[in-house]
Amino acid sequence: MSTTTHAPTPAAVPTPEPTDEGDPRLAVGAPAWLATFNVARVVSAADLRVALRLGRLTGEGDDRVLLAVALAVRAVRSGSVCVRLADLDSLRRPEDEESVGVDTDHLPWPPADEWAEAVARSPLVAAGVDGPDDRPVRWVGGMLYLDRYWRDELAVRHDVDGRLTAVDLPVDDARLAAALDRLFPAEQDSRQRLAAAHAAHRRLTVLTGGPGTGKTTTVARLLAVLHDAARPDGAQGPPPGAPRVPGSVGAHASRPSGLRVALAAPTGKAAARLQEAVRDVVSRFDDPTDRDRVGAPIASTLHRLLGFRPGSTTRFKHDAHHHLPHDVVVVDETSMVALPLMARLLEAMRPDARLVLVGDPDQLASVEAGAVLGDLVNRSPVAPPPSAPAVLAAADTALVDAPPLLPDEVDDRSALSNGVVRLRTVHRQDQDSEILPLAAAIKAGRADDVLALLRAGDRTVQFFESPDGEPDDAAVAEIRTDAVDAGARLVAAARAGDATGALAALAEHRVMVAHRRGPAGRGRWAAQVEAWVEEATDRPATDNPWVAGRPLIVTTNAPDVGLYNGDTGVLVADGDASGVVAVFGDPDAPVRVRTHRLPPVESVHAMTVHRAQGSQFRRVTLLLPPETSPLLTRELLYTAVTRAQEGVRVVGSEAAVRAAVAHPVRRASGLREPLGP
Ligand SMILES: Nc1ncnc2c1ncn2[C@@H]1O[C@H](COP(=O)(O)OP(=O)(O)OP(=O)(O)O)[C@@H](O)[C@H]1O
Repeated sequence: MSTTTHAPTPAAVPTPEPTDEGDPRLAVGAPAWLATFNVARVVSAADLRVALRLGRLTGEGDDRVLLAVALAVRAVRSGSVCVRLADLDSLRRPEDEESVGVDTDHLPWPPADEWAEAVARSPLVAAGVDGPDDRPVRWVGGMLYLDRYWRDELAVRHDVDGRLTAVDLPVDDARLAAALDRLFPAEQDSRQRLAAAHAAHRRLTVLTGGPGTGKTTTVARLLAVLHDAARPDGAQGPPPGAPRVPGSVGAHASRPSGLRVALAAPTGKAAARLQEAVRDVVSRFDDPTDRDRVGAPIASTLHRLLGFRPGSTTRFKHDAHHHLPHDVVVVDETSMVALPLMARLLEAMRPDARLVLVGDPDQLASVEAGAVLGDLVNRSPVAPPPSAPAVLAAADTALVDAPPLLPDEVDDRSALSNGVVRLRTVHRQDQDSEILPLAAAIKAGRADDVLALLRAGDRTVQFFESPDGEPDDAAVAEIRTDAVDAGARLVAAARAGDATGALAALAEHRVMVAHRRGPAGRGRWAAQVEAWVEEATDRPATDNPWVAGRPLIVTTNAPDVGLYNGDTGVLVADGDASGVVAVFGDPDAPVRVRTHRLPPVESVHAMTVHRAQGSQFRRVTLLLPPETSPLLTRELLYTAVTRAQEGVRVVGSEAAVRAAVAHPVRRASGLREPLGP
């Protein structure tokens, strides 16, 4: 489109070097002014193509508007829900490693006011909350959204606000008081008790905390409280032979209390961990009645809970018209739930059902758009504080003297108005481990402390410092020892057909990286680990991918076989000499899948930190990218470090560590603030 009168003339535009006309990253035929932003890698060719097409369809000829639309497309690609046009800093930030160092300051950015005005009156754009419904892009409060994400954000906002402002749910007060006393008896349980009291009365509880703060323990105890004190009226339990509801607790749709509970997590791995951990806590309850009430919960992926139907026009069986039957839905690892999936979950829930979102907002968010958990935790208060006496009493005990720990944190009382209960005390016993203090220092942005803890180099935390990020011989030798130890155990168990042993070995050690490609990327390290393990286990070179001992990661959702993107497993020997079967999930209850039924899989000798979310490994090796990498963020470092149960080894430069700690992810969305004009 070159009919515009709003763009500077091409001659006035400084053209960044180099421009290779055969480069597929460059948009062919884009107007010169817009192409400048593509050459500088501010927007990709694909972003521009979408914007130009929408411009043609709606008759929009202003290049400034088309640039804004291309930026909204880019925003979603990089995890934001929308783009703030006034936030030039983030617009200028390089998107990938190849864009690092490109001068974006001298690009012909439109003046902010004129740009906003042009966007607001464009035929392509619906301006304001009440703007027309049929435009592909929406402009609200200085933010530009692709319409689909606008709708999802609005839906989440309405559903969450509705839950936060609704009247209290009926509870048997005497039973609640007794159950809270029984299940949360100690002073140090006070925040956990508050979470349970809140979940009994309110329709949305957001339970957050770092590793080891007792989130899973609280979920298990909270379920016991709800089964006791929040039974549906007159419920006597399901009739004999009642059908089982997927994702529900126990072997039936509901427990004897009549309360139908679903446990879910975004990935199969996280669901398996949740199920195992909750059952473990329940088995240790003092009171056998509490144990019976909660039973042996089954956790499923969120996709399975909602009835994911690939390829159908209505993607989920449960939606606004076909609500989930459950009275309580608990979602773990909520930091990994992207905005669209959160919108689907909320719309699928009965308005009077309780939703408990559990997670650590300091972890990396989903690769898809949105950081819903972080937004919900840090919202300005939208509702008055809860008024139920049990919640007030629990809050008075739990929230004394608790100023915000971080500069931009909402205080605990305001957070409670938004349904948020933060667990702050680490209960995990391992006093000698430096992993949790390291995680705390990363989270608080204290780079000097992070480096001091890394350099102190105890049994649990190691730092192989290398100015260029390349591990030296000593580091390589150590990584090799861990990789070969775990790999050899994995292969031996797999060749012996021992699914439990193979899955346990899979969680022994993991190499983690930030990038998929490049010298510090997954490709290089996966090949390296594979070669080490092959050599150590005398595996004959073969092109056959179906060999016992190959660790796998699923790369798409396959609900028909119960596997989901990100699930990890391993091929183990089965039957005759050449037969293998894939095993996934909990080592103590492996799920077996024949290879011909497997969805697309890759080998998983090394993985990106993003992929590792929701999993834990006994030992973790993290290879940091160069300090200029745009993927090097505080959340990446925090997530990698907190995946380790017993030991973490970090390889990289001081500058890379500092860059990570200094850069919390900033994902644009409107959810934190009141709805703009
Ligand atoms: N109130 C409590 N009093 C004493 N110990 C507790 C309490 N809550 C939890 N713990 C103990 O702390 C440890 C960590 O608890 P839990 O696994 O529930 O934490 P988490 O937040 O779910 O951790 P992660 O996110 O790392 O899985 C467990 O050993 C648990 O028994």
